[in-house]
Amino acid sequence: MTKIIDGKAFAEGLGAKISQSIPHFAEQTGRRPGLAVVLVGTDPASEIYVRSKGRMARKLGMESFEHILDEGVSQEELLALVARLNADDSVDGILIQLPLPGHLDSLELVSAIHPAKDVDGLHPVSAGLLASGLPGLVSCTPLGCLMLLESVLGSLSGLDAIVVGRSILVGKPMAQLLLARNCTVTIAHSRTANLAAKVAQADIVVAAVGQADMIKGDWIKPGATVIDVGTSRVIRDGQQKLVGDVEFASAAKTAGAITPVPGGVGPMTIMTLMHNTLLAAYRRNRLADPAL
Ligand SMILES: NC(=O)C1=CN([C@@H]2O[C@H](COP(=O)(O)OP(=O)(O)OC[C@H]3O[C@@H](n4cnc5c(N)ncnc54)[C@H](OP(=O)(O)O)[C@@H]3O)[C@@H](O)[C@H]2O)C=CC1
Ligand SMILES: Nc1nc(=O)c2c([nH]1)NC[C@@H]1CN(c3ccc(C(=O)N[C@@H](CCC(=O)O)C(=O)O)cc3)C=[N+]21
Repeated sequence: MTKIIDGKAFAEGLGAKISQSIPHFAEQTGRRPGLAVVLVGTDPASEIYVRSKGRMARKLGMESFEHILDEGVSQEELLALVARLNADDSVDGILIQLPLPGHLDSLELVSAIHPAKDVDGLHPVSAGLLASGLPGLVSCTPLGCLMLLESVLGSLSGLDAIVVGRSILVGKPMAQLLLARNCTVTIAHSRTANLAAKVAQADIVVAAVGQADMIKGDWIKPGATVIDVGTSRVIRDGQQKLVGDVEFASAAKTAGAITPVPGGVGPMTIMTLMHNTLLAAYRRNRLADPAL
């Protein structure tokens, strides 16, 4: 029987532990952990994500600071905002919602965030700490995928993993996390030859491409664990639907366990952001990491 991995339930469990760790922080510091989210423009999907992040932060007992800026905001204005948030002691985590409009330089902006507040794990220092095996903040989506994988498989040591996609946000940090857990990792991308044959070798498949149903069910090795990060909006039978990168119905017949879209990785991304904000808050105040 294939296990459908319930990311929503797992995220709720993690959320309960996070909210239990807030009173201790508040006693020690006299305030709540604070998350600042920066959104530029009015992309509807980004607005929904930003709102759900703010709502979740407040629900768990954190403070949420939302900075919604006009589409035409300049790089200099944004850099000045990041500098203010870096200096603001009530802000423990800063997230700049991506993608940004074309006239803005995302890498420069993300690199301006103080690494101690980089709850998205996108700063080059965070990426370097992860690659070096040093403690730092880990990109939310890969961290959530790792938690789901370990909840299903226990130890990942010695398993063959393939990560499809090599973005700084998802694919690369995912591959680093799996490598650190002693997987043998293949990283596939748009120039990869014979993707089907490579996927068929893998005990763990993480798909982070953003193309609906591009990974076919009959590529999956029997019993493999499949984590579907991709989210694409498609019209099916006249209705808008959110679907993943993996052909779910057929993959679910062969896989040992698989995440659905929605209800898999998405809810974990929001909760690992809360997890990272809590960790950043504790660490910035030199408190020992909370038990999560
Ligand atoms: N559920 C969640 O919480 C989250 C979901 N997402 C979703 O995950 C998906 C990926 O996000 P992100 O990493 O930011 O996207 P990017 O567009 O930055 O990266 C996509 C990656 O897929 C690769 N790719 C493109 N086409 C193919 C192909 N035909 N075969 C193999 N690889 C291919 C690209 O390769 P190349 O490098 O060669 O161009 C690239 O590395 C999106 O759908 C996004 O919405 C993202 C974050 C969180
Ligand atoms: N700096 C930055 N960090 C990000 O982490 C980041 C980003 N920019 N830009 C965009 C992507 C996308 N992303 C998602 C978050 C939650 C869901 C999510 O909760 N999805 C629900 C469904 C929600 C729906 O129905 O639309 C689910 O899968 O169950 C999806 C996608 C974070 N991203």
